[in-house]
Amino acid sequence: MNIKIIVIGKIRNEFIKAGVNEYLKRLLPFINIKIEFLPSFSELSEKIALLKEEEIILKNLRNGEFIITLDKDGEKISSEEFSKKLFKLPISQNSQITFIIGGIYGVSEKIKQSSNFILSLSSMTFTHEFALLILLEQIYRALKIQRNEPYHY
Ligand SMILES: C[S@@+](CC[C@H](N)C(=O)[O-])C[C@H]1O[C@@H](n2cnc3c(N)ncnc32)[C@H](O)[C@@H]1O
Repeated sequence: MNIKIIVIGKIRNEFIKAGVNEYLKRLLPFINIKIEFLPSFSELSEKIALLKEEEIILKNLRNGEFIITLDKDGEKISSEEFSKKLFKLPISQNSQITFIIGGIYGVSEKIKQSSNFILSLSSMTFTHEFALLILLEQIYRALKIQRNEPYHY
């Protein structure tokens, strides 16, 4: 399975970087996973920033990708449901699941409309950095659930 995570903005906190590297290390033997950090335009007005970020996100999407955008107002599902969603998607093994994590203003309506699923991690708002780390932990948890291995307690 190929997973791509598009993130608007950089990771500045060292402890998040360490966590991200730890989960990538755990996942890479099983999943071809990569993170693409795209520029944030947060110094501009919300409207312009969302438009510019939308443009670069769309340039980084490919036909046939199953797109899951993260948004606090999206759908909330359990880790077990998330595991099923990831591993039982009707896509071939070579297909790509692409997650999108927005910048400080979130993502544009067009990006949401272009998504196959909108995933909420909680009703609370996280920074893009925390959202990435929690997502990676949930992908790892989903993998353990799918392999019926002891982690998901
Ligand atoms: C700082 S948040 C954006 C806040 C923005 N005001 C909004 O409401 O969308 C940055 C990104 O982190 C992700 N994120 C933050 N909290 C989330 C949550 N509870 N569930 C899913 N994604 C979340 C989303 O992708 C969001 O675009």
